[in-house]
Amino acid sequence: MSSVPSHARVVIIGGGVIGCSVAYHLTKLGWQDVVLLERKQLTSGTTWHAAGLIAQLRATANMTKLAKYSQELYGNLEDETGVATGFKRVGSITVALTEERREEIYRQAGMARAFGVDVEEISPAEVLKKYEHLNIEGVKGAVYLDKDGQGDPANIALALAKGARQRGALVIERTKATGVTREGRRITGVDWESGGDTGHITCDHVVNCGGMWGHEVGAMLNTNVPLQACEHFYIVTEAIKGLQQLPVLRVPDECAYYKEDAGKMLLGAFEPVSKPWALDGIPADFEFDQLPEDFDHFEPILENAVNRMPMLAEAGIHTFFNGPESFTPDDAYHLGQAPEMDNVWVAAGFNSIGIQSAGGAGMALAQWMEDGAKPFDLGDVDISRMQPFQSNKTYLAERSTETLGLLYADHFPYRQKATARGIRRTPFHQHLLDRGAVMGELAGWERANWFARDGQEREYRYSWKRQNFFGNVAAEHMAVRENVGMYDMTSFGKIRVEGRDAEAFLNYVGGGDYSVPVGKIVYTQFLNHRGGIEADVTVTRLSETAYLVVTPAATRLADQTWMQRHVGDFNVVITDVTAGEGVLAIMGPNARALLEKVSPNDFSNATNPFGTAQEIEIGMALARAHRVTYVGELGWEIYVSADMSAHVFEALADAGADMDMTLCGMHMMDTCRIEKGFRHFGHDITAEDHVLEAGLGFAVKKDKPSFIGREAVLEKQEKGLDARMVQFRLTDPEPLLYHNEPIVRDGEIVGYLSSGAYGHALGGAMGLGYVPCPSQSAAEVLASSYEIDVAGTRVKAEASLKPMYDPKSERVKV
Ligand SMILES: NCCCC(=O)O
Repeated sequence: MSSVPSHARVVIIGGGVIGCSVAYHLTKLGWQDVVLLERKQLTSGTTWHAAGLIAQLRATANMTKLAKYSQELYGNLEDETGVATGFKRVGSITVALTEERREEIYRQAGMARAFGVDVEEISPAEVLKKYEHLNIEGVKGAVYLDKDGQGDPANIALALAKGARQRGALVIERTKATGVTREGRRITGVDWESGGDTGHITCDHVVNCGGMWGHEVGAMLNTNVPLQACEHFYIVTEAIKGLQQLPVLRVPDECAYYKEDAGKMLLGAFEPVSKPWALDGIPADFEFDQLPEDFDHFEPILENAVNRMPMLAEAGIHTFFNGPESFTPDDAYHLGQAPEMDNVWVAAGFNSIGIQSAGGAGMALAQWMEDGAKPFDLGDVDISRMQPFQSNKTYLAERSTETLGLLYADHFPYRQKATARGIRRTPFHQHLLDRGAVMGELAGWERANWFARDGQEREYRYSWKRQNFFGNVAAEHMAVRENVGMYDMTSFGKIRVEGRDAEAFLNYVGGGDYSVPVGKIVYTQFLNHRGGIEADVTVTRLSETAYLVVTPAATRLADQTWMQRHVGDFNVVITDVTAGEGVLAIMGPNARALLEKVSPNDFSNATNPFGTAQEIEIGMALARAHRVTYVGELGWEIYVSADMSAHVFEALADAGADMDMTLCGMHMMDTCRIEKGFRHFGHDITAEDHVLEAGLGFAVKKDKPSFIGREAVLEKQEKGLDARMVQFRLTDPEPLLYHNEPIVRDGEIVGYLSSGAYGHALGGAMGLGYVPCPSQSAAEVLASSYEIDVAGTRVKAEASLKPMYDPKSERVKV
């Protein structure tokens, strides 16, 4: 008879390293009645065949912070649990074979250093000292992390499971979750089957740690968890005479990693085009299984490896391994509260970095479940970034051919995915392509990022230096600053909130004052109980009982879910109407003149002041003109129903031709907004950033009697700010900023840039970032001398708390 109890506070589905880590961390927080169900044996899906590398240098800030935690946790796990984890701090070296890669790893090193990771830039000669077997031909530079390590993946998972058990968790193997019971947005229990027995366990929470089954487990839980298994290859040599302990070595330019283990060498691959596996679902009986070898697929990696590590030529191959791992559409893992349900959580899709991520990810998820709120910014990995269409199997099969290779690809700024494109197109798509648009993708939307000139190649040439579109964006930027530009903002999320209580509901969920006349637009944030920013939106009152909430494209689902979860007894209906309207932004000092050419309406300050919307005629159509700006100029966003969108585009383009109107893209929007110091959600403002420290206190109506986050706002106001968002401009016009570059104040690293871009009107790279300032006045913050660390070189920077471009917003309100 199975030992499954009849009730649990939480049922964790899946006994790989992440399921064990979630159980470990929940019990560490004191959770009782934690039950983990594993269909076969612990680790028998992917964990058992992982390479077991524990690296801290990751592509994003969040993932680096969580990987650092894993490294620290695994260092102590054996002492805590008595299970030998095989964890050794052997260090790691990543070498660059191109100047571009060198810049990438030096920039990553800077970011990691800003989070307290020990990392050293080392020369080829120093690489050779640490790794004598390496052929350093072509090595341009390297980074060394002395605390990185390697471990036995299965034993790390088993140690976590033991730690969880010691604190009372039940870890039950050979027991499969087969179905669920559900009431509205909650799972009430899980059906299970074990060796012919069946039963049901009621629960308060469910966590999907299903690994490569995560997609199917997600569907069972009424949630969207897009991931696809792909084949991952490595070889292990026979024992090599004299081979001693070595750091882990990564040669991403040759798609390879190397791990010495017990005198043998493991060589693994992240090839550019990978092989998706089990497109029709993972076989039910899969357990510690391997896939057939494919030497032809692995051969190019091996060829390079033999040149790079000549001793491999002599070594016999002991094992040719091929095992499946799960990959997500954007190469970041899935973590957090599933948007479709209120008590379903996800930790899955670890893109081959499961062991090194699991410690941190398990800690973060457990804390999130405990608090009911993200413990810190987890935007890169938050499951709510995924769009419903991304579970389409054809999409996943195509995209996953690319994602495995992305782990070691150059992570160039603005890099676009090459596969599974063209899925969400705006009504202006063909018009934009016809006029030279070069598209990028966000949340499935094809968006014009920049416009090529006649005869210019319409593709990205990536670099860490000025890219091929730098001049195009500069021209678009100056057109918006000096004349007028038009760009497509259809990808905005558009959410209607309507009903008898719409006004009261928004006044509770948002920090602004929504008791405004019809036609008023309120720029606002939704705050969490810590005063952190969960959403950054505009709210337009459409009628007495209806509002339009406009959100960034990538966070529509997260923002809608945030509202939905707070509806309570309010009488409102919340509906996604994103696809119903096209949006064209008309921005620049001549924006009014352009609109007056195509519309009989009055766009004067008296009739349509900044922050208001009006219904207009335009061409032969009807539309709504919202007077707002994200580029810091006079301008309107024209919302027009999808059926009339193409017509309105043509009317504006024809009228604009006489005025030299310029079509612009998303890169221009970014370069303009950073000059103006406008915050970008997900970078500059996140759930972790207090609204007052973000400098957005003006958008919070503190005298409202009750809204989410009010107490945290009042408390911060009384106690004072611990950090301030500062705008920087490099005084040397040459270096470029992207984000994550360390901020150096009076010689000390004090933070990092949350975003960066080039200020074409101000003539230098610009960035935004938080600077600690406990008990410092604004003047004291600015009295320091600032530098930004750009790939290891410190560059002098001007600092400002007010926007450097048009500080009084005179250009916006003309
Ligand atoms: N599973 C292999 C991990 C590769 C890496 O850490 O670079």
